[in-house]
This record gives sequence, structure tokens and C-alpha cells, in this order.
Amino acid sequence: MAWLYPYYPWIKALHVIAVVAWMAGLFYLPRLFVYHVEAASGEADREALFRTMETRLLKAIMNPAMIATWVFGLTMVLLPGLIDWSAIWPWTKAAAVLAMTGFHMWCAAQRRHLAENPAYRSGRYYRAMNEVPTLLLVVIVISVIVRPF
Ligand code: HEM
Repeated sequence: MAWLYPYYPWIKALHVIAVVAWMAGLFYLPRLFVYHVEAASGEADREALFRTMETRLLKAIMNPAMIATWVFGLTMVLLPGLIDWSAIWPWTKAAAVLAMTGFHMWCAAQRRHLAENPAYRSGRYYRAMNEVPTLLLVVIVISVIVRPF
């Protein structure tokens, strides 16, 4: 895949653009869950509005952004010699990225549960879970930029 090297800055730029879009959704969707469960008062219109916002955010923005992040990231992984796999930082990044993807899947499951039952969990629970992507982002950015190990 060495022929891809001339395109490396472009692939990296697209990777970072996709990352930003994905992270925006991962930060905002659990917030919508907080508002959704705290508004679970039987007002059908309001619940329908939250369901629509959550579905569109997940399907129109987060799913394509996650796929683009993976595609451009894995394309760079295929560039021979780019990553020093004997260092620890690629592995801490990989672990945090897998956890981030797991968090995305968890969000998708919560969206389905809340569509069935708008009082599925408490607002407090979703506020706490909203911290997870922030912690993972800190691990990823320090791994790739500072590369302390
Ligand atoms: C989904 C799987 C992912 C893969 C396979 C992947 C892979 C890569 C690779 C190979 C690079 C180039 C490293 C270099 O130039 O030496 C890179 C850069 C970068 N990645 Fe990812 N990445 C992924 C997800 C993420 C996520 C989730 C974030 C942030 C939340 C992220 C943030 C970054 C940043 C900021 C850079 C630029 C670092 C620099 O300037 O060298 N990546 N990624």
C-alpha cells in the first residue's frame, strides 16, 4: 500500500474531520437521552420529537462518521512503516478506539430502549455515561499527539 503515501496528508485530514463529526454525536446523543428521560411525562409530541432527533443524529451523522473514521484510520494503518508497533501508544489508542466504538453501540441500544420506554433509565445515569467519551478522547489524543510511551 506504499502507493498511498502521496495521499497520506489528505487521508489524515479526512480521518480527523470524520473523528470530529463522530465525537460531536457521541457527546450530544447521551445529552439528548438526559432530556428525553427527564421529559418522559407522557407528552406524546415531545417524546416523538426526541425519538426523531436521536434517530437522525445516530443514523445521519454518527454512523457514517464512525465508518469514515475507521476507513481512513485503517487506510493509514496499511501504510508500511507509518506506525511503530513496538511503542505502547498505538495499543492504548487502539484499546480506547475499540471502547469508543463499544460506547457508540451502547448509544444505539439506548436509543432503541428509549423508543420503547421513555423512562428506561434515569437522567443521572445518562449524565454519568456522558463522561465516558470525554475520558476516552483524552486517552486517544494524548496517545497520538504526546506519544508519552
Ligand atoms: C477507528 C479506528 C481508528 C484508526 C484505525 C486510527 C488510525 C490512525 C492512524 C494510522 C493515524 C496516523 C498516525 C500517524 O500519522 O502517525 C491516525 C491519526 C490520528 N487519529 Fe486516528 N484512528 C482511529 C480512530 C481515531 C479516533 C476515535 C480519534 C479521536 C477520538 C482519532 C484521532 C486521531 C488524530 C487526532 C490523529 C492525528 C495525529 C497526528 O497528527 O499524528 N483516531 N489515526
